[in-house]
Amino acid sequence: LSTKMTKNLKVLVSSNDFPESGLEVLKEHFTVLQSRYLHFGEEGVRENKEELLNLIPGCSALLWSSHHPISKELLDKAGPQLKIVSTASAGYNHANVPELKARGIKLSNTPNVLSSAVAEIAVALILGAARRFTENLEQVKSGQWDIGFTKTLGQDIRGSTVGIIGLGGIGQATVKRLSGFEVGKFLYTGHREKPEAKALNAEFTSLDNLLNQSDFVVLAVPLTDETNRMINSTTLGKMKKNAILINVGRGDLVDQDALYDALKNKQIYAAGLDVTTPEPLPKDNKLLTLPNLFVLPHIGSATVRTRSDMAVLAAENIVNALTGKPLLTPVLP
Ligand SMILES: O=C(O)C(=O)CO
Repeated sequence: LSTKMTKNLKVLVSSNDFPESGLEVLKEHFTVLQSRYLHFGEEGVRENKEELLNLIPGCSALLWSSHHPISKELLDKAGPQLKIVSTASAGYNHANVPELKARGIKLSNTPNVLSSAVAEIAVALILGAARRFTENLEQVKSGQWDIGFTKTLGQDIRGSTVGIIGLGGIGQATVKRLSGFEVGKFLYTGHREKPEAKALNAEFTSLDNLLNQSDFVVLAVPLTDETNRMINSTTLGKMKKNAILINVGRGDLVDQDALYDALKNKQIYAAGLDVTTPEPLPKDNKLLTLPNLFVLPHIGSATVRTRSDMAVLAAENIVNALTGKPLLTPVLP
């Protein structure tokens, strides 16, 4: 299809803060509408579902730039010309796959381009949890530094066993980044052995073995029915007393009540989370009372370059879908 023929196709971008690089790709081919569904202004984040519902009728593509669920109501409003939903994220648990599938709407995501940035945050969480940043930052804020020789001591990465649950793009990038830290052994688990593991010196094992042996357990799997709350009182009970749990996947991979108990009772040493349920985590959530929990507000992919790369890839998937080419990163091709 020539640009002339595609210009009358409408593409809806779900927020008003989408990177210019992605918008440019879309504007070259299509008429771009931007919802302020997630409206970022001086007053902070505002949701405006009405605006999204008002703008979607007649659109051929929807570019989704948040982790909010895509409702059946929105798809109903769109009309039968909606060909593709392109989510600017690697995870697509929010995208209502069964509904899209039933309606024959394509779905794409943005894997790979964010693996490095998310892996950097996995390393940051490992350091933050192992070296007790929550307590230590509190000391800086209060001016009451604990200067004892053996007081607020942390855990070493050097010589440790690091277990990666899900050796996909993010898991592999995490291992690569940690390889300068003199890790003793890398373990990983998942559905099957990964050919990439050999070069990374990572050993395939069962989930139980990984939990039994690892000093650091890193969650880097997508959220599915199978992985929902895979970290719970039973699996936490299999972890070492000095173990540190890291989550860069989705909050629902972890039963947070069970995690609270395990951290409170010092059944495990610490945890570092970039993802929680819900998000934002309310500031009075009991998890935030724990000194041995280090939390970040879902910033895994939040760098200038990575968000731009995600925006361009999400836009290019739409261009392909609406010009009869295969999706670059299909979930539903
Ligand atoms: O891409 C994702 O799925 C993330 O959570 C990071 O933004």
